[in-house]
Amino acid sequence: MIIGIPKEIKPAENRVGMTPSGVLELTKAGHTVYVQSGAGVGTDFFDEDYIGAGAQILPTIEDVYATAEMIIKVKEPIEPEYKLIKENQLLFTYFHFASCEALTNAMIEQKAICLSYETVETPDRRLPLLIPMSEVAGRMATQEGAKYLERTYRGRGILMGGVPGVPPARVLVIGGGVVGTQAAKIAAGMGADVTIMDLNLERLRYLDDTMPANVHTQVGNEMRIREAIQENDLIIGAVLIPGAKAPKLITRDMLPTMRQGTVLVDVAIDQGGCFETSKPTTHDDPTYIIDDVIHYTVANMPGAVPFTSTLALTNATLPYAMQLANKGWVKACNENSALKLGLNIVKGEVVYRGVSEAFDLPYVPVEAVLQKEAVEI
Ligand SMILES: NC(=O)C1=CN([C@@H]2O[C@H](COP(=O)(O)OP(=O)(O)OC[C@H]3O[C@@H](n4cnc5c(N)ncnc54)[C@H](O)[C@@H]3O)[C@@H](O)[C@H]2O)C=CC1
Ligand SMILES: CC(=O)C(=O)O
Ligand SMILES: [Mg+2]
Repeated sequence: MIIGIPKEIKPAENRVGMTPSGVLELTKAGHTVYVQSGAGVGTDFFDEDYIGAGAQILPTIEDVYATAEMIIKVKEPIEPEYKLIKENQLLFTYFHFASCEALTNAMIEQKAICLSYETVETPDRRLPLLIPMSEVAGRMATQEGAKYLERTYRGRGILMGGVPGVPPARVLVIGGGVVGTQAAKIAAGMGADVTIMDLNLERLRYLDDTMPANVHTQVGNEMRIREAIQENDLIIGAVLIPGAKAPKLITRDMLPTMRQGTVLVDVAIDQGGCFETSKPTTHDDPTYIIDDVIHYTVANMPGAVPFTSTLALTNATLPYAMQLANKGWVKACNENSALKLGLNIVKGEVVYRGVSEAFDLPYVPVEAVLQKEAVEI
């Protein structure tokens, strides 16, 4: 298969779709890989590294999209990329469709095959291609939150671990999945007093058994959230309903009840955000303040630590990319139910229910589309 790796053009996005070592595996398997010149520089991978891995370098993003059957990237395409995408081209990347109607409509119009990393789901309900970036974003959420708690940034001016004789900061993590667990682990390591809220009691049992003693668990409902936000210094939003818009758990009217300088980090922003006042920001200008509450809402947090993130992403995506390249998307998705669940939009049809519901678009079961394709092949 002919594979293309373009340079990411989202602001301050320094990751790249595949490391040279991942490219080497693809070229060894007989695939042709084109990499846009400079695609890896943000991660410290250079054209020579990709050439050494058997890739060919193309000068522009237009060349890569025009040449490749499968595009492997990191972030969802942004507006200038829409028109570069060809009919029947396979795009293997994050999309987060439910948070962006314009992207959804554009991909329907381009008639591409959109296989979203974030909805690839194994039978045990794990999201193997979201996990590595959630691990990064969860750990970063605490790191960033701790920074914005400093008074310089108009935060509460409280040190995460306190000092002997002065209590530590209080951290509330809403959503105890991958992001929430990693965020809580780092906050606990810094000495904060941490609470994780989730709706899933089994998950809370597991966290209670495995987390350090300064992490507590609580079932999260509206009343408990209303109470907790008044006493916590850093609040991290980490909920997910796969493929769907995030529920709004902290509403606008709750902000005045929080203490001045409270920091909200909404990691779920890529699915629309779980705080009503969240709107996406970028690493260049990551925060804004409403009612003296600091909001950090960067939708591509792992982009700031590209070395860790690109390696972690390729570790997870390569086995799936290899299946797609070796078998073609129809056979690969028919034979691997996890990959099949990654299909969100196929040649103009929405085949993922969460996306169709987000924008009231007609839903076509993915099996019907795969059957039709298999007949045509
Ligand atoms: N901003 C960024 O750069 C990044 C954002 N993310 C996003 O972070 C979010 C969380 O991802 P993961 O931790 O991997 O998901 P996950 O599926 O591992 O965990 C989500 C947790 O939220 C819980 N939950 C769902 N609804 C809830 C509610 N109403 N109240 C309390 N808990 C609730 C679930 O029970 C689950 O334990 C996703 O939207 C993901 O896309 C992930 C990586 C990077
Ligand atoms: C998961 C995601 O949106 C990211 O890594 O940017
Ligand atoms: Mg994101």
